[in-house]
Amino acid sequence: MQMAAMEGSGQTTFTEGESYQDHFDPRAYLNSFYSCPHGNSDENCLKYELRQLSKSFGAGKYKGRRLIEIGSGPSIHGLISACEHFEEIIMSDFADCNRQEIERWLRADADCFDWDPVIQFVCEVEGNRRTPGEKKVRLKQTVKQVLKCDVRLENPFGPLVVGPADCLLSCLCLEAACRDLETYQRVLGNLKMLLKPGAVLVMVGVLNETFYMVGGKRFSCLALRESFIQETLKNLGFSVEEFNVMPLRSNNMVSDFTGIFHVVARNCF
Ligand SMILES: C[S@@+](CC[C@H](N)C(=O)[O-])C[C@H]1O[C@@H](n2cnc3c(N)ncnc32)[C@H](O)[C@@H]1O
Repeated sequence: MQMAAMEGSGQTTFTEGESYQDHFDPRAYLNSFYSCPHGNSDENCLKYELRQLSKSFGAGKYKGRRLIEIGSGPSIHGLISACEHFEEIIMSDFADCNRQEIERWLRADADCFDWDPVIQFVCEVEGNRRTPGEKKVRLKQTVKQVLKCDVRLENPFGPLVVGPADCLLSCLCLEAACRDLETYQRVLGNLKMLLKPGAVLVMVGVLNETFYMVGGKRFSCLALRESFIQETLKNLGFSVEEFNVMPLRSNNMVSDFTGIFHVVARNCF
């Protein structure tokens, strides 16, 4: 049923977590969006995302003991800069296939995805303070767990209890996981409970996107506006420290977003 909805032209069902569990192809996703620092040639926005994350974390302002990444997918790109500033990283995703893909890279299995071009780009952006080889070692040493999570749950890691984090990072997950704006608000409220008071939420997402394509399959996306995200964060007791947007300029066949955003918000109470 979900499959038919994804492949048909008149998509009726929002592809929630279960669709990722059953139909998402991690390797098709990585090949399409992460095989080089430009990202997908239709979107051309990965360099922007990597630079923003590097700027946020590179300044040394956001650091601490534990960083939790929510909805990592099969991807490690969001952590390449962050791993320098935290002692322990917990990665997570709803879909088994995505967590297995990450584990393959952490173990350096022969068939794991090649992240070297993306890692090398981040090292260059950071002024080559580390070689790509050193960076890989640092990231692998810092990732301590890859956990199942469901952001729709009050405790996304339930029944596990994960201690509160100094930083929560989430890239392109909430708009894929939340079927409507009320769910998005509730989910951000759930995520806030995972943060220490005064800790930061770093999010990368897309504006006004309704779908994206992976291996010929269509996945839903909740269309978001900047004002809605800002207001939701404010109502939940976050103070927004940065909100950056890059409008999309190129012709795009794999998704329909109009801009990519990067936000840093502090948990005030
Ligand atoms: C567009 S991918 C983003 C992956 C990665 N963070 C990135 O930036 O490339 C969306 C991710 O959200 C995950 N996801 C969907 N529903 C979820 C849920 N309810 N809880 C946690 N993760 C979910 C999917 O499994 C998928 O990995």
